[in-house]
Amino acid sequence: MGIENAVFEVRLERLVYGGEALGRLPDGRALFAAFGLPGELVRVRVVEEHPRHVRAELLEVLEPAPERIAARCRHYGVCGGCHYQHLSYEDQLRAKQAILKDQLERIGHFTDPPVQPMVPSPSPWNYRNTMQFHLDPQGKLGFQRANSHTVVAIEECHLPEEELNAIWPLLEMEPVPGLERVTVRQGDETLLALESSGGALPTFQVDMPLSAVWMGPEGGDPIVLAGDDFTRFEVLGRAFTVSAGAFFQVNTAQAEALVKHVAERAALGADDTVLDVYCGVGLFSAFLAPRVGKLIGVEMSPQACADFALNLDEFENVELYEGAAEDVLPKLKVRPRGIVVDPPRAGLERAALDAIVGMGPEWILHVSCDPATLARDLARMVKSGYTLREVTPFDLFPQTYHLEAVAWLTKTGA
Ligand SMILES: C[S@@+](CC[C@H](N)C(=O)[O-])C[C@H]1O[C@@H](n2cnc3c(N)ncnc32)[C@H](O)[C@@H]1O
Repeated sequence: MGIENAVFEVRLERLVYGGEALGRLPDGRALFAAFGLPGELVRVRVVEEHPRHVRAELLEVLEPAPERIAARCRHYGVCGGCHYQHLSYEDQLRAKQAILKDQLERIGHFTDPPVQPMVPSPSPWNYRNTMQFHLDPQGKLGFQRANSHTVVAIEECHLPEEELNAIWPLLEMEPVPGLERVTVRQGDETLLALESSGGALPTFQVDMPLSAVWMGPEGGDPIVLAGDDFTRFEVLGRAFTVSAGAFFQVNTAQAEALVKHVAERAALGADDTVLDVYCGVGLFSAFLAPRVGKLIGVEMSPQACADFALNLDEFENVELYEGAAEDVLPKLKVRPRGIVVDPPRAGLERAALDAIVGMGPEWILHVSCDPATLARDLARMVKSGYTLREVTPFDLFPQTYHLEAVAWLTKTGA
């Protein structure tokens, strides 16, 4: 007989990647529960049963850990957006650093990986330049519930920058068939992206100074409803045009820290070639291009490529390949001195990774937003003749389990 809905008292052991804490059922199976802390005795209800593990909902903390603090947000624990508000910021940083080390050891099989202290976000609250809302059945802006696809309407959120927090509560939406997500980006101007899974173009009225676009399910160019289809962000004194469909780092202050870190590790000279793979709108490229003979960007998103061309227009030494890294890289006949990669969560496709190490660069900087795929990629790079010099975690996403890390590898023996 299954144990779904059964209630257990469990002592939690440690935090794992994904925002949950790990404990054990009496039968030895692993139990994962969100919002718990190591050492705590908790009462939980099993919500999902699998042969080797279960997922459980936290009902009550019977013996709280000394580190437990009160959460700031009234939606905490219901909304799925934050995972660590019950830890002080210092404890969050320590926890995430330990999780990164653990992933490198378990998945990458590294012994004592060179994980550096986490670089903290200058602000642990109100740091996001972009918010992605879902709509509840009444059309109210909300977030997905923890462990669910249903939407909880929200009245407060402590993650957006203050300027963005002043805007989103003013947005009034009628329930629109097919309208799934609303993204609000606060650059030099506010950009609203209405993402739809189908249905007619919504009627749209605006009485505040903002741009708005509608993005249909087939991709393609967004339809402009008001203003422009882009906004601009400034990083280390440079302006970046970012279209509605293009990726941009959500924590601008930490984007600066990331760029500085990558630029410092990237040994380059005026005659060198450097690759920026998964280059987006050109965030790293813009700071590397002035230092090299040739910079080659590789990016799949047409919108990001168009922005890249605009953002790096002043440079004569820049080439951009629009396409999937795993298709483009194996055909590139270059000998770069170094390669920066910043893939999405899935990490590097095997063909992309093989092509990268096959070019034999002196160094590789792997910027990652997923410690599990990072660990896998790094292990493959080390097997292919690279030495892992350091892994530096950056907290781009305080209060959540997400973590960014930059790994620096050099060719073994070079
Ligand atoms: C994490 S973002 C990094 C962008 C940029 N480095 C930055 O910091 O702004 C990853 C980028 O990779 C692009 N991308 C995703 N899959 C790709 C693939 N298979 N080949 C090339 N680019 C890809 C996405 O469009 C996105 O711009």
